[in-house]
Amino acid sequence: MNKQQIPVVVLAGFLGSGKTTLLNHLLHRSGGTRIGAIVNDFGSIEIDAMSVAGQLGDSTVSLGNGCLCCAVDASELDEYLDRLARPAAGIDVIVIEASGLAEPQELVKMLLASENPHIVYGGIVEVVDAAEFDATRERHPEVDRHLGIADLVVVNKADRVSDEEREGVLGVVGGLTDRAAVVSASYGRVDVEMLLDRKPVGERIGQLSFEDLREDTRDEGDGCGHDGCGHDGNAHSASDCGHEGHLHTAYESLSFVSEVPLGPRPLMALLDSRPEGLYRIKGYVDFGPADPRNRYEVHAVGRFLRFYPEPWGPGEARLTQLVLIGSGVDVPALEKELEACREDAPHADEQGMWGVLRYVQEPDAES
Ligand SMILES: Nc1nc2c(ncn2[C@@H]2O[C@H](COP(=O)(O)OP(=O)(O)OP(=O)(O)O)[C@@H](O)[C@H]2O)c(=O)[nH]1
Repeated sequence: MNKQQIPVVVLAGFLGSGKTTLLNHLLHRSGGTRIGAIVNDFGSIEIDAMSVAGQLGDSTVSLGNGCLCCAVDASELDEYLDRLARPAAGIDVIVIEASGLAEPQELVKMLLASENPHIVYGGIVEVVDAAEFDATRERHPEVDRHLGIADLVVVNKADRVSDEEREGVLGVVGGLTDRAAVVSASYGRVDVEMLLDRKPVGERIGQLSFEDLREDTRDEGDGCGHDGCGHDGNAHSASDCGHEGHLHTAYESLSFVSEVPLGPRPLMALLDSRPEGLYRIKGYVDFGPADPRNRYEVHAVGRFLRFYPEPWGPGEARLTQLVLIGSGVDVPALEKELEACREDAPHADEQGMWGVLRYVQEPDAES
């Protein structure tokens, strides 16, 4: 084996489980190890890429607007791998953060098929949201299959469940995995060594069974053409596109951008009454005069909702940028509701911010 080969680790896990949080932890704690990151967003606004530490420097690249698992050909991924793996970049390990709806085994196939001599497949890390685990498995039995091919499973959000619940999830995950290490964590704080200082690669490829690799659910035709793979806002069905069994076939995304600030009251009314199917919301909100100093990063995962205020950067464009991902959601109606939250009122509605501040986390909870 070529000693210079750079391991490429796939970081997977269902929507909102904490992949970006874990990647940021790795980037902060990697010590002397230089990590290259490829971030794959499902929506057309690349929120994940924006929130990755170091942002789009030369060691982070972003592949937006669709699940990487359904890329018609792997050329874009290959191009990024070439860029990060060239010896001059000095990168020791590459982490691909898959979208929360990607099929990890498809990514592994793409990596194994890569002819790039500088890289080698380095295993799958699956992140699980301990608080949402049972409900997610119920809706998406495919999750069990994803866990079955993992090399390391991080049962994340341990802080959101009781010790008993956490043990329960660890037990179920342990039963579903083959030889994977299973650890629990909060805010993706895993021992960095676990991911970066890996066993020889040959041992790990063995964890994907021959069946996993042979059973090819990818569209081999002349393009996927289905909306969950690349376009926002339209419904599509699994049978249209040959991706039966892929999680993303059941989901649609809406990307919303506004230069006009959003009113805190109407936005909170919308969020507090969001439909069950609207599972994931992420992005940044400009509340305009209601709080001119801060932009509000927002995350909804199931019924979980948090805002994270942060001062606007000097000269930063005051924009609201949101990606909303759900199943069975009336996307045009949702878009209209969001448009109706725009408020160009010149007065500051500070009391209106109280509804938002209820969902701001204590700052030390995540440090
Ligand atoms: N309470 C709690 N919240 C967490 C933890 N890890 C992540 N979060 C929060 O969960 C939300 C989603 O986290 P992300 O890291 O963006 O999740 P993701 O898997 O990258 O999301 P997608 O890319 O949309 O699938 C954010 O609000 C995080 O701050 C944790 O261990 N505990």
